[in-house]
Amino acid sequence: MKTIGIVTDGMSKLEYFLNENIESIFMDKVKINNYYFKNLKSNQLIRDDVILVMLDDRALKIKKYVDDTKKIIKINRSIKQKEIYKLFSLPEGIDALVVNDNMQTTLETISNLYSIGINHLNFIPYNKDKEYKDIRVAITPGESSLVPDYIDEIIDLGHRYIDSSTFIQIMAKLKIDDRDITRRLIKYSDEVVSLESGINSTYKKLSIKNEELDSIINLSNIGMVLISTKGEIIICNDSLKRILDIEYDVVGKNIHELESKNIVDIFTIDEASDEVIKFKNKYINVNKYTIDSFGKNTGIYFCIQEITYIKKLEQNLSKKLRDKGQIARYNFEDIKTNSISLKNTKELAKKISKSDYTVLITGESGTGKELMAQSIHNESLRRNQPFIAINCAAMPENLLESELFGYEEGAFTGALKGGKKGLFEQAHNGTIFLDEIGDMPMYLQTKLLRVIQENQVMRVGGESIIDIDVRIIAATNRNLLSMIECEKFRSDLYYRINVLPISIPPLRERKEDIIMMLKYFMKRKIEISEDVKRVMESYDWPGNIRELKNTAMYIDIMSSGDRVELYDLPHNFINIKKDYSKEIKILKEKVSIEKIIRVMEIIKEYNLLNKSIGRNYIVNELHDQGYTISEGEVRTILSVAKVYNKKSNLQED
Ligand SMILES: Nc1ncnc2c1ncn2[C@@H]1O[C@H](COP(=O)(O)OP(=O)(O)OP(=O)(O)O)[C@@H](O)[C@H]1O
Repeated sequence: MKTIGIVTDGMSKLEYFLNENIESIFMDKVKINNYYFKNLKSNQLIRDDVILVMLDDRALKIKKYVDDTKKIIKINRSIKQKEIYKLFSLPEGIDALVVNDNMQTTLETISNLYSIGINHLNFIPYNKDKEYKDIRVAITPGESSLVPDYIDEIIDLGHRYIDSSTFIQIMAKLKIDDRDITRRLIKYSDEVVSLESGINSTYKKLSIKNEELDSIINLSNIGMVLISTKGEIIICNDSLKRILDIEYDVVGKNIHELESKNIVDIFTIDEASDEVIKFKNKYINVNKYTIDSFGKNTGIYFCIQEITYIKKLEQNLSKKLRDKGQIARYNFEDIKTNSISLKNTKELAKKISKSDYTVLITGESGTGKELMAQSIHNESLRRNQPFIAINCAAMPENLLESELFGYEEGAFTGALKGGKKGLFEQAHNGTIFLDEIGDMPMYLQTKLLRVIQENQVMRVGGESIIDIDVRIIAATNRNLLSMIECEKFRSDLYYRINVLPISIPPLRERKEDIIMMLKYFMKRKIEISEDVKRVMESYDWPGNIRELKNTAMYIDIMSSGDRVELYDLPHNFINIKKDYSKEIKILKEKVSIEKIIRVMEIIKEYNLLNKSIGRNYIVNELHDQGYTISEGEVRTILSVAKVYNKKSNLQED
């Protein structure tokens, strides 16, 4: 244990007072030894860690009795705050006799009073050989018995307490860094007027900051330990102790003194950058950093996390992002295909992923455009950043604008307090997927073009410009070129987004995928009859993979045998016995939609009346309505319509 030696002239009340004063701060953390000048032997050496004396001349006198003069500290004393107030009751400018046991301590007391700011009185040092008849008041620090009788009023300030600056010096010399001692000293410095208020307040501020830092470090779930170059543990937080199952105090210990060899192994590891280490029955992630101060290595810092904790964080984060639709779940491996053309598209997309250019994915609805966009994001360098998807067709125009670009507080009625970040801001450093871009209104297209050109957004109702770094992937099932012709899509935006085009073929153009994917999506792995295969391959698949996925789900529920038969299929497949794709194509190309609708309306009317009609009748009926239609056109329409309406009363004449 560290020791403090107190050297006084002889046994006195003062000696007890100092002992108590020191013990009130250090408690049982130090041992106090008392010495008296008059008893010191000529060859005696005081070896305490700190040696305290009361006066400057005693500091000189003690030199020859100590093994190291650097240990000597002269005690500075000050007055308790509450005693000082007594002095303020004295009128300004009056003479006050200051009485202490000798001239040196008397002058010291006067100097103390001045340095703590008592300067409204005229202090007269007491000399016992003189008489002070005109003086009415005496001030004394606990020596009232020495005040001459003729003085009317005595203000006894009580014994002077050790100044907190002296305690700071003692702590520094003893190399004591103890939270409890610091706390007691801070409280003490509030009671005893400080002579060195500058040092004290800095010390106080630093100590409070230390406390705050300590609390913050201990609140962290990450295990932290700071070790000096000599291997001494300087800081160790509660999480580190919990993670490494340490149940004793390690601060101040050398790492080689630690009880567990496993822990010593971790702290003596050469290098660790996200190193996963098995510790007892758990896995921990270890990172080691060297601390440099002014270019000099001053220690090492370990940051240790439990893998289960990291996993939990990851799960929480991805759940949050998923809830908000901000995560890309799919990769290129999720894009199943046997088709050469889609395989080539996949390869192209993989190459494109690595760049930061804008991508335009075209393809019919349900062909996998979003799947492709997510895969590109997950293959890119932005994979750990947000992936924000928005369907431009699914939102009213003004909402789409504020969703994309955000808004400032008060931008419109109902705007949130503090405004709102737009999706471009949310996607910062990541990717934004603008689905159905063909449905974006023209004025937003203009705004989007500016964002792409300048990499900056301005919130609705805002004036400041926000820099963003976002990769754009756009998708559409529309023919943007013909939209440009009809002035429904800006050509400059088209060329900006069509930097890297990807086109996904519809399912009917990759028949080799149909049965493979049907099996892939079906949960019940059962045989598929040849009839079903034929029907599926001749079907048009307007909803592409999404429709195929739904069909697989339907079959899963409906089929009960060990083979999928025609009657297990949804009703839209059942009537197809023949490949009508040729007719549908002709129908689309040759007959105007208006004529088809007219023909269908006539058929519907006659169906309701339960009457049969022939081609000729339809030609004439339409003629009466002002349309010119040939019998051939009517035949095309009827042959297709029959497929979808088995029960119709159409005559095939
Ligand atoms: N090649 C594929 N392999 C596996 N699943 C696919 C494939 N293509 C699409 N899918 C699945 O089909 C569904 C529709 O895909 P997706 O939403 O990506 O299509 P889309 O073209 O973006 O549709 P829309 O135009 O309607 O927005 C999704 O469930 C997707 O996972």
